[in-house]
Amino acid sequence: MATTNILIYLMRKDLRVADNPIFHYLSSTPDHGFTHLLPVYVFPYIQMDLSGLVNGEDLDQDDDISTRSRVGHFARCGPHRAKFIAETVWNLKSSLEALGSGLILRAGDHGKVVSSLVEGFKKQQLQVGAVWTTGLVGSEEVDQEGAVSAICGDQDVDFKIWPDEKYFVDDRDLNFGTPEELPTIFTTYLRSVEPLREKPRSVLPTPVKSSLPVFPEISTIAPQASPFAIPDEYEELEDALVRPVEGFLGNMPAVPEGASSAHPFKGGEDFARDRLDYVMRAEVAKNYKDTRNGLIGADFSTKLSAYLALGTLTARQIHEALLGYEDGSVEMYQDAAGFGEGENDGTKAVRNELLWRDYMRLYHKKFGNKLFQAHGLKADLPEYQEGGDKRITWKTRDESTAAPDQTPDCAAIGTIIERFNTGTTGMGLIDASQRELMHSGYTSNRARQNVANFLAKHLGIDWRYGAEWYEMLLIDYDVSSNWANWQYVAGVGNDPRSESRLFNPVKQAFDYDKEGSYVRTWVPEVSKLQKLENVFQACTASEEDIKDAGLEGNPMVTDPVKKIDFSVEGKPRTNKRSYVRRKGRGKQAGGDTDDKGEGQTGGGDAAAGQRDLNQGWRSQPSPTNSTKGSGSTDIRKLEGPLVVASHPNPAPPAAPGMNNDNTHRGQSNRGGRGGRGGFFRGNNNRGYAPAGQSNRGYRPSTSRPTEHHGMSSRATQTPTQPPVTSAS
Ligand SMILES: Cc1cc2nc3c(=O)[nH]c(=O)nc-3n(C[C@H](O)[C@H](O)[C@H](O)COP(=O)(O)OP(=O)(O)OC[C@H]3O[C@@H](n4cnc5c(N)ncnc54)[C@H](O)[C@@H]3O)c2cc1C
Repeated sequence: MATTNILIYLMRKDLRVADNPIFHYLSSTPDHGFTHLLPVYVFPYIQMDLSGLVNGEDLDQDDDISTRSRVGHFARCGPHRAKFIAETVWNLKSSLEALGSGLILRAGDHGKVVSSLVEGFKKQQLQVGAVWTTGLVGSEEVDQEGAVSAICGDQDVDFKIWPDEKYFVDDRDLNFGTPEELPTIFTTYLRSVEPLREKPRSVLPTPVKSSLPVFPEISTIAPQASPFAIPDEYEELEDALVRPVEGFLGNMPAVPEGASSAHPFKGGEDFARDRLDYVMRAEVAKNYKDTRNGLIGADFSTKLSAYLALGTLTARQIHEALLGYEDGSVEMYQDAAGFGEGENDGTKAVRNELLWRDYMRLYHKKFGNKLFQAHGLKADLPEYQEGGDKRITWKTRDESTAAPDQTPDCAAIGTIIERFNTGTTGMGLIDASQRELMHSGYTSNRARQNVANFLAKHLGIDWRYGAEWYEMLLIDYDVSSNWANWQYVAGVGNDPRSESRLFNPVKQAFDYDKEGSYVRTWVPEVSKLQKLENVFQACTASEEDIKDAGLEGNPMVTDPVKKIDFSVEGKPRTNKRSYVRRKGRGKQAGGDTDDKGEGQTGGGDAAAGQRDLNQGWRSQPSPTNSTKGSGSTDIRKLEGPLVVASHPNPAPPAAPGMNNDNTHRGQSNRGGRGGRGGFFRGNNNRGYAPAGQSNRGYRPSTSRPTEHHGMSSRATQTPTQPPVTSAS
């Protein structure tokens, strides 16, 4: 077997067969030299709760099975995304099997998994020639690369990081060489890469059957190491990943009657392709500019974000579909209005948003772990330092970091955070969005902006509680997009209007939920209220209306987390702005500069892979100790007043001694990530190389030119710098 030369392909956020540089290279290059290909996906303990995969008897004190987020101590990956990931890898597995290859699933730590595979082959005199992976930006992902690199160095195996090609503009085509040169303002960056329609590279051909190196004999592949066991059946896998995190909310209310998910899609490359084709055929892309601020239904926006996040779809595949529609070259789209008539406002706007996604990643590359700091990009500016006139003293529930004079105190802030998370603040738009997120794993961009703005700007609470909550719950969670957007909206990112950008969630509700359907759907308690201003802010209803709606004693009415002055003249009409600002109150947060339409579509979606929200995130109804039809659970048993002032921007003064900045995500004891150790984990930093160091295993491969002009994603070679932002 001396001629054996196995390539291990560690798949992470590139979970697709099509438009995949590694698969394309292997299937189209006869002399690559590998006899076997072993694609591997590792469920990472640092980002997922893996306790469902553990055989309890095998558990050791040192085993890495899960971590919690650092500020809020939430699970890192909640049930919605856990299920979506399970669906995605299962779909990938069957696609690879159909090509004559395969995929093995492993759990735990990337370095340990690679080590066990390489050693396993070695014991059988089978040689692993190389380990390849696609480079990622996040510090945890870079740490994974460092760990694998070190293992490869020890084992004398070549390690190569390929550029991540799922973005709209390829790194090799940027007109600047290092992340530091990225313009801090998005529009400056946009101008530098326009016209967008001409920018993306072509999609790479999909490998055909039997074109990839042979999958190794199963008996030669080292089994999953203790304490984990990977189920053979999909249902068991899903259960093992979802079960540990489905109880994340002890008092999760029932899904409101009549509510349906705006994101009813299954994970996986096949479903991504179905959705993309549907987006073109059903004119979702064509209408996008007018509908993108919608709140209800699957079709006000593309719903491609979760596929992009896991790399089951690439931005250039979306671009190719847009071109096929615009140029009239893809027959399947021929019934869509505008077919063959070139770029239109809708398709142009989709490209613009895809560039935002690129930008967030580049921003992350530029600013590194500043992305996770409370003061973000501002941290180094003198005016934001302690004693500086712009210093923001974020409110927190953490006694150890709270300002000594914080009002309300930590316990009360803890309650407010809980009410914010679970959607019982009394602010209709915010509550609706948070409940939608909780139940479905998705909420619209418009709602996200309001939610983030409410927590940071209206409540003055450390925005990272919100970012971590999103990290847990979003199906489409993406480290760069999430943290950079939160930072942007919280005013500590690169928003040029960061200080003045204050949304009024009541006005925004009038603008974007014109009939109140969105709030009434997700917050059924207020659905009986007649006046829109009361639906959007229940505490403004008259005593009689409160009584009629059965809301007496409900803290959303008696104890709203925030009251916002807002008066309405007459009943708002669908197409007319009928609200007025109160005199003398100044400008109360209008929309953002990026409001691009107020339309709202809804309706069903014929694309494959939909799921019934009312089934919950599992295949069977999930057991919840819910309070039927109501969000009014015991979080309402509140003590003491919770109203947090009514001035628009708390911007509290600097607090001496407060330092709640930190540089790392997640609580982990690995590789300098800071924070406390995760569950069941001791100090087991067993010789894995921190990113950027001891890259012994890394050898630039000669097998394919990596063309690292532009911004390379070879993060192991470029220690991460402080990070970025934005929201469109
Ligand atoms: C506080 C906050 C947190 C967010 N967290 C995430 C996140 O974790 N993951 C994520 O993918 N997006 C995030 N976004 C961006 C945006 O809300 C979602 O990408 C979008 O709502 C996804 O729905 P869609 O696919 O239908 O988007 P569409 O409106 O159809 O847009 C098309 C694509 O463009 C990209 N895009 C659109 N807006 C943005 C944006 N502001 N920033 C970056 N990319 C964008 C997405 O990839 C999206 O799929 C966040 C926004 C905010 C304000």
